[in-house]
Amino acid sequence: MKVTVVGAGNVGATCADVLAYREIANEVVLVDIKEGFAEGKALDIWQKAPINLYDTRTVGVTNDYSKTAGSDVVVITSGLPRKPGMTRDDLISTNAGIVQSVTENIVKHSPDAIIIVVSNPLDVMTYAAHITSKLPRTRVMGMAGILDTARYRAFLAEELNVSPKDIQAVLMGGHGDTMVPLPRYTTVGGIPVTELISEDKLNAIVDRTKNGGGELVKLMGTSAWYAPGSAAAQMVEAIVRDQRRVFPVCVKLEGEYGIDGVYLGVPVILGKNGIEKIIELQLNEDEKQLLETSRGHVKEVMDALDNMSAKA
Ligand SMILES: NC(=O)c1ccc[n+]([C@@H]2O[C@H](COP(=O)([O-])OP(=O)(O)OC[C@H]3O[C@@H](n4cnc5c(N)ncnc54)[C@H](O)[C@@H]3O)[C@@H](O)[C@H]2O)c1
Ligand SMILES: O=C(O)C[C@H](O)C(=O)O
Repeated sequence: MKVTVVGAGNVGATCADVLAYREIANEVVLVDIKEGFAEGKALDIWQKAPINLYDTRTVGVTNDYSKTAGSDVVVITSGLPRKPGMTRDDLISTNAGIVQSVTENIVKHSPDAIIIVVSNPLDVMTYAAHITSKLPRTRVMGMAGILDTARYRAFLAEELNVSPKDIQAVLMGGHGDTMVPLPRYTTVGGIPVTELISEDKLNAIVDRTKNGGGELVKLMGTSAWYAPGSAAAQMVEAIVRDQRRVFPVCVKLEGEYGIDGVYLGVPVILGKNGIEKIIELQLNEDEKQLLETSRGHVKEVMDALDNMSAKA
């Protein structure tokens, strides 16, 4: 299996490293626009192989997409991260152009690839990659839900003083403040979380999760990379190993949840064909309302992208 990761910065290099040391792919190609940057990161990861005992080959290139030819999966992390005081949507004008040009190059050299978008604003960058690629919606998706859920699970594990391994959860909606938490689908070793924690504490954890990306931007001056890079690698693994894992993934909705033509996080089954199935949960009225707010926000940013493209 060959996997390309575009963008050899914090998230891209972390993702490539996880793909390599966990031997999720036989070959990982890292691409960056900065001269020598991807080559250096790939070489560093390869030199770690004798220490950590793996044999995935890592190759770095500066904007040379011929080396990415025949990739099974491509992860797009190229683009600016936000700085303190910015929203993810502030990145749209710079990152849309980057994601669109990268997608054109990917599809030219790997027409059969499955594309995982990571660049922000996530839902709208998934839209940009999907329309540029002209691939079926099952093969162009965005990573955010695994990360948001992981943050929620980590905060819960800390509060309950239990292993994060035993917390199962699902979140929906856009990647941002309007994400839709679903506490009634959260379990701790099979026990509904609502039996183990007060409503106030759970609400505080949900709020912290919604602002989880911003919390890290404030602390570090740039956005997170260990959990995001690992989350993208987990999606790659589900695809290349045909694991049929159930994850929240950003995909174009075509009638599911009563929504048409908007890219939102929903639970899916992820396997060798990409999105194998979208799972439709029976949402209650409150959850439907939250999802509608999230849909409205993502649609506004999609429209802003369309307006920018029309003017260009
Ligand atoms: N979806 C998520 O949950 C999530 C999580 C974390 C970060 N992100 C997003 O991922 C993106 C990357 O974050 P980061 O921390 O790795 O940033 P970074 O600045 O460390 O790395 C980005 C890399 O992209 C490269 N790049 C820029 N234009 C390119 C092009 N045309 N072709 C190839 N490479 C190009 C840059 O040279 C840089 O090395 C940001 O947009 C960030 O907001 C998303
Ligand atoms: O917060 C960001 O800007 C990056 C990413 O979307 C995250 O949630 O960590």
